Amino acid sequence: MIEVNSVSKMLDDTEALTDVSFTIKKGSIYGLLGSNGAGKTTLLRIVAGVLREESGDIKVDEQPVFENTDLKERMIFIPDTLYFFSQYTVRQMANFYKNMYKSWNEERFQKLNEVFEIDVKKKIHKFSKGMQRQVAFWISLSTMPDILILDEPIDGLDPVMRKKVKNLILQDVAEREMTVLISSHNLREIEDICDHIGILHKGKLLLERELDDLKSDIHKIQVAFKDGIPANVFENTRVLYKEERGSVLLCIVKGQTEEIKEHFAMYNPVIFDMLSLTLEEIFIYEMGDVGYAIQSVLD
Ligand SMILES: Nc1ncnc2c1ncn2[C@@H]1O[C@H](COP(=O)(O)OP(=O)(O)OP(=O)(O)O)[C@@H](O)[C@H]1O
Repeated sequence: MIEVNSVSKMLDDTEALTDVSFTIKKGSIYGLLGSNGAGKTTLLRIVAGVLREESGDIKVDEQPVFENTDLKERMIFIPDTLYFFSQYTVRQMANFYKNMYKSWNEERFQKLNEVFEIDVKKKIHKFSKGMQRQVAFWISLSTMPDILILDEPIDGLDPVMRKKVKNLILQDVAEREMTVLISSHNLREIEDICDHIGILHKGKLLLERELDDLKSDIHKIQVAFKDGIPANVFENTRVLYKEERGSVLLCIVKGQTEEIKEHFAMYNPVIFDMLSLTLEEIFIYEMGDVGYAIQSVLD
């Protein structure tokens, strides 16, 4: 379990993080979203123990992370800018990690060569950016980490490789309860693998929710009535948005499905449809509800 408690961090004169708190349960995948400069990399570096928090604390399995070598052996951080020793081949780099990580799994490394069809005898710096990222995943997953921290990891991978890498991550989460913290500025990119999402904006965590909670709690409704919209139709409902399109009323309502259905049924609608929202739409309305325009926060 990763616990981030009231973490703040100044970088020069910028308050990169302000009082950020959240918890990531073992075996879950937490997606950290935010625009450029929101503080994602800073937070990930602190969680990975590369950078030290100024106030607050970060604990992994109840231990502080900074300069904790035992913990670091169980963690892998793939930064947005990759670093490899310049003259190393894939095999040499793998050997370096093999010596560093007791949990290195050579059999897995060999097997993953079927996924990452890359020549281990070639020098990494001669590969394309996307191929270098594949090498980073290949080596990282071969260390069998308990905790995987990924800073905008998918960028630069082609769609087929993205799917393969996501599947590998999901497999490790399912089989050995690996915990994942993944940052992105693109909700669509990570929504299919995360079970929890947090939005960071100008160093503050604006909102964080479990995806299942989010999806079950907010609905898009199209409704029409024979004699126009009843005056009190929204009484005792939590409406985040409403719009009249001719005789049809389109609204976004928070609450449990059955309760909402029962509520509108009282007004005998001639049309009543409950539609599902995309995750991006959910965030737009949720963020609007807490006073933020999502367009300025996400892509
Ligand atoms: N080395 C540094 N020195 C001074 N300020 C920094 C440094 N690194 C980052 N910052 C500042 O801290 C803030 C947060 O930066 P950070 O890199 O964490 O954002 P980010 O969410 O990862 O952004 P991006 O999506 O663009 O990568 C920004 O205002 C940035 O200018």
